[in-house]
Amino acid sequence: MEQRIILSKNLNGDLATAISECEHDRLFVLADTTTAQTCWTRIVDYRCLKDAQLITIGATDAHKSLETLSAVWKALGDGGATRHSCLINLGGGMVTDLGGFAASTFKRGIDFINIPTTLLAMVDASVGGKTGINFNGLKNEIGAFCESRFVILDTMFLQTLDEPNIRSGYAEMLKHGLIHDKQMWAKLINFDLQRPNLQQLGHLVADSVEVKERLVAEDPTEQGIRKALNLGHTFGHAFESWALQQGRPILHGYAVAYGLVCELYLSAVKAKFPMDRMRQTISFIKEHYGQLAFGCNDYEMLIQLMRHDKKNTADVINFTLLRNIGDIQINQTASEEEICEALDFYRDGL
Ligand SMILES: NC(=O)c1ccc[n+]([C@@H]2O[C@H](COP(=O)([O-])OP(=O)(O)OC[C@H]3O[C@@H](n4cnc5c(N)ncnc54)[C@H](O)[C@@H]3O)[C@@H](O)[C@H]2O)c1
Ligand SMILES: O=C(O)C(=O)C[C@@H](O)[C@H](O)[C@H](O)COP(=O)(O)O
Ligand SMILES: [Zn+2]
Repeated sequence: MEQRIILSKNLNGDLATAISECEHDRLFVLADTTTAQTCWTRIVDYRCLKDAQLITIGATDAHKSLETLSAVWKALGDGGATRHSCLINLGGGMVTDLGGFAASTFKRGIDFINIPTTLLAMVDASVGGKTGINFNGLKNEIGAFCESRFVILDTMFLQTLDEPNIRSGYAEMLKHGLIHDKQMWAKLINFDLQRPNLQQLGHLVADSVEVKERLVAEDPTEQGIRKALNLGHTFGHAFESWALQQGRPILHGYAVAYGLVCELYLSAVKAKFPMDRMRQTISFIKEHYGQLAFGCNDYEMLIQLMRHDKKNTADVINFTLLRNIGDIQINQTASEEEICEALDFYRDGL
């Protein structure tokens, strides 16, 4: 069934409609310890939620794990969930990814609704049906494509989101701008991310969701053009997993921003992406995301992590590159030498 995305101005009404369209016997809400405090409290009094049972899990990506997944399955079972129950995921991408996977596997699949509460989840994670958990030190290693019945997006939740998480989500928006067109990219590069105006940000969110929605509709299971949404992620996921291994976790969007630097470099070298646009994008990233510290001794491990990228076939590392803004080149490869060159470029700066 097709996923419906609602840019809501009336969360209470839109949620009531969504819940009534997902016929159910019991209703559950999944939140993490932070969204249980900051987001659930805003909606707990809605009439449509009066019988909902709250399931709370730990916050941050450290909890996007098999242990948490198993705790959610158990809580659903203990709470009397049946094949006809419905789960509402209230949180960031960690909650929508894990909750979506829990719902898609519990009794072979129950309906779920996403209410994204971070910028990243609004523009990216809650849309398009990639669900899953981290496993064996690798990002989203276990998962399934399964779309929520509804995504109900209300930017009022951003009022309590901290600055690093605003920046983290913004990196995925920048990715959407790069794969879409010059106008969108220019708007994003010129936005004042230091002092974000939430109303202006709301308009950019709407544009961003549209980019994701269009690509997912064209290629729901990532056989081809959906790989565009993975720009920055071959390096990005390797950085994210590596940082976690080092005991210094970084936010997903920061890892994507660092990955964009390396993949724009490869785009410039291998696909003639214009140097001036590469420099402008990289200065924006350096200004707002700082620099990840690693040395050449870490290259081998980073390349090993890239060997697990889900876009790969056999031993070939797969990249999405750009010939220009909006001119997407999927299924590109790079030699180990070229990957090391991109890592050198990242460390040496512009
Ligand atoms: N499925 C996809 O297509 C997709 C796309 C992009 C990212 N992801 C995944 O999403 C995850 C990252 O998501 P995220 O950045 O939303 O992180 P997150 O879900 O971990 O949330 C970040 C932090 O913000 C807190 N938070 C959430 N909403 C809040 C609010 N309104 N006010 C205050 N605090 C709030 C959370 O409790 C958490 O501590 C990663 O696991 C990434 O792999 C998935
Ligand atoms: O929706 C997609 O497709 C994406 O690739 C969006 C990414 O931002 C997201 O991080 C996704 O979870 C990465 O997927 P993976 O298949 O590389 O794990
Ligand atoms: Zn991502």
